[in-house]
Amino acid sequence: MTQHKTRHHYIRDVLKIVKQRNHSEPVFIQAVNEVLETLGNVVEEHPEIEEQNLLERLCEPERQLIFRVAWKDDSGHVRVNRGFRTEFSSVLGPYKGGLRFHPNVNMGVIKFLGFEQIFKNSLTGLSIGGAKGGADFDPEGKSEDEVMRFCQAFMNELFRHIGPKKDVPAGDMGVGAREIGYLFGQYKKLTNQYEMGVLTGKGVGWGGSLARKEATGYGVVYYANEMLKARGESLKGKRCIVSGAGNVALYTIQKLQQLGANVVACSDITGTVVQKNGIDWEKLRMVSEDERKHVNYFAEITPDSEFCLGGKVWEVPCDYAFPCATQNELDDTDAADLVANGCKMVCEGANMPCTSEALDVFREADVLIGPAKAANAGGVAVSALEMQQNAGLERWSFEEVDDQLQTIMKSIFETCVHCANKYSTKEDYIAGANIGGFLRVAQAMLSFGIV
Ligand SMILES: NC(=O)C1=CN([C@@H]2O[C@H](COP(=O)(O)OP(=O)(O)OC[C@H]3O[C@@H](n4cnc5c(N)ncnc54)[C@H](OP(=O)(O)O)[C@@H]3O)[C@@H](O)[C@H]2O)C=CC1
Ligand SMILES: O=C(O)CCC(=O)C(=O)O
Repeated sequence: MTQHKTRHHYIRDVLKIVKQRNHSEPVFIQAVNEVLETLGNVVEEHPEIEEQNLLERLCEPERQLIFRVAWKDDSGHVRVNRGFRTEFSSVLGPYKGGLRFHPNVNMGVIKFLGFEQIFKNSLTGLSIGGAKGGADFDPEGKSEDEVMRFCQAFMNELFRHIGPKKDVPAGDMGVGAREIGYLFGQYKKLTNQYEMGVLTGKGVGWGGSLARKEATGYGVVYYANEMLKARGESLKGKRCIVSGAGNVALYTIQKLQQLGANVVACSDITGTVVQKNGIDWEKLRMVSEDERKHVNYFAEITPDSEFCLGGKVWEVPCDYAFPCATQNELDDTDAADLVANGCKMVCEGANMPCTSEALDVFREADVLIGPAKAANAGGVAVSALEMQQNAGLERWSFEEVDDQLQTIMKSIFETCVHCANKYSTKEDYIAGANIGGFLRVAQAMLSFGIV
């Protein structure tokens, strides 16, 4: 079958409704558009999708929470932030998805992330629904005590809505094991229960899974490796660039290096650092994870590196690029730079890092694209393995979890290949991921009736 983009009248009608209903949420509309425009042939083949109005139902969250988070800063001032949780779809399992603490968080951002999470979680083949949450709290420059007090205040409301069989949050930008610790501590205090499975991404000493911290980044590289293998190519000796220097970026860089690639640059909000013979990973980990500092500091203490203040990593020549920072961080101009410099593959670690226009540039230039919903699903997959370990009071070894992660990423890739070939075109893994994720959710929705 040939690709069938936005031609179907039903898809056009649903998109129109979504745009009207969510007109002040451009990133949510972008995310919905990118999924729906790939579903034409599926909608054609399955008239029951339109008959049961599955698409409009899927684009409306099951439940959305907005709440006040009031807390005291170190100087005694009372601060107010806005907290969010979008419980998007629970047809495949309890709501599951991370919490993001970042100043640009708003309902539209949380909805786009929650929407993507439905398809991503479905692709893992595990029993997890889709959700996302967070707050417009900026952790930058906050003291340890302020972060703790904010997490406690956030949980004072969230605890009513979550539970191991209901909704299981985890980390995302600005939320790592430290924040999950404070959130879990407050949940335990409020409920007087040690419900290990209520949050994932916990510390490994108190119910967390080994390899969860590494899982998203490692999964990105496992997925990229599968795409390359299918083209008879490999990572060995290839120049790679990675945006970001946080959790996903760090473990993407580590796995790329383990598989023989030369990672020459990474970045954060301060700018881009280039180290031609390969980023000193252990030093970067120390700067980012232990010291919570930025790449400008990494450059300061790394004599053979160059730092470009405010510079974009996409200007650095590479074979393969890994956007691992944030949404819409790579636009059509960046894409054109990458293509001009010979980049042959872009594999998305962040959620929706490429603008729609950037994706068009890559398609035009036959650049392989590893879509976020598939490529970064390793994190949530290992979160689900953490839930399994918690439920069985078990603790699996690092190797056991990593083996399962590799198996899951391979199976996600196979789903993408199958669905791309059947409903779109060879190597259109964006369509493959959307369709593979959608079909499982659609089947469950049809089974459950109109609820
Ligand atoms: N953590 C997880 O398990 C998963 C995360 N993701 C996605 O991966 C992405 C990164 O998440 P994660 O690594 O956890 O978050 P972190 O907060 O650990 O790291 C984010 C990194 O991106 C950088 N960054 C943020 N905004 C920009 C920008 N505009 N330009 C350049 N750099 C920027 C940050 O820099 P600075 O510190 O200077 O602000 C930081 O280095 C997000 O899109 C997230 O949704 C997807 C799946 C799972
Ligand atoms: O581990 C999780 O539950 C969620 C991870 C996440 O936020 C994501 O996949 O974007």
